[in-house]
Amino acid sequence: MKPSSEFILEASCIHAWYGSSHVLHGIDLAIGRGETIGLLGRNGMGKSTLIRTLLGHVTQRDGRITLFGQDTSRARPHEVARLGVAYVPEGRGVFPNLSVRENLIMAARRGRDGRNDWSYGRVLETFPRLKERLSNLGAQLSGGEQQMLSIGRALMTHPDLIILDEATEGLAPLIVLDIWNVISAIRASGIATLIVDRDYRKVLTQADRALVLQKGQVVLQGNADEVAGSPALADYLGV
Ligand SMILES: Nc1ncnc2c1ncn2[C@@H]1O[C@H](COP(=O)(O)OP(=O)(O)OP(=O)(O)O)[C@@H](O)[C@H]1O
Repeated sequence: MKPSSEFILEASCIHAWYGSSHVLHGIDLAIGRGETIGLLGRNGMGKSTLIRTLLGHVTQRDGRITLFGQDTSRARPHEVARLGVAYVPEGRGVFPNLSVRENLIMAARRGRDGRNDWSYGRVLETFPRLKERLSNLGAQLSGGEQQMLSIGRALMTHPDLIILDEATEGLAPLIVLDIWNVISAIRASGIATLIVDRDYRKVLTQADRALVLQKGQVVLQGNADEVAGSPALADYLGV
């Protein structure tokens, strides 16, 4: 286990509810600097709810969350974002009425330590498809391009952690490949990532560690290769 100071996010005993429905039942999760974590589990097991709870979107929650040692257990989403966590939600999250260029420029912000290495130019180099569509509106992009724009916007905020929820969902295979390549590049650049994706094999080849949720509890966790080799994995994922 790493010493506490090396974790950028630490969550312990996280519970969450939607009305009277108790969805998360005491989850512990820690993410180290630059670490890639895979979050796996069948549909409806609580992955998105966990993410949305860490980000402050689910208000009926309990447990302790710290980001960079700061208590964010009750923080609101914009406060969490300001601390250096970027969220690429399922279903994109780009401004449909702004151009690609405006979407990117609007997101630009220095990192916590003044970092400014993901310039507009570097983001466009990473996503050559966006470069060809700078004046197109968000709404005019294909699903894959919107996803790239959403990740590009996240990078422009110089986050320490990017959370990707089903980033490849419903996209054509070639675009999916592009997105995984970008996820590798993000990892190589030292940004921590928390990844939810249906392609569990791919997640486990990209991640350092993985957690598997079932009915709002962690039922399996460890280094990605340990999780990949677990005889229980297929059962938990229903594959
Ligand atoms: N806004 C909501 N209101 C009420 N119940 C919800 C809401 N969102 C999710 N749930 C329920 O909470 C449980 C966990 O859902 P969640 O979306 O976190 O699962 P998931 O593992 O991300 O699955 P999926 O891949 O289907 O999104 C499910 O039973 C779901 O029906």
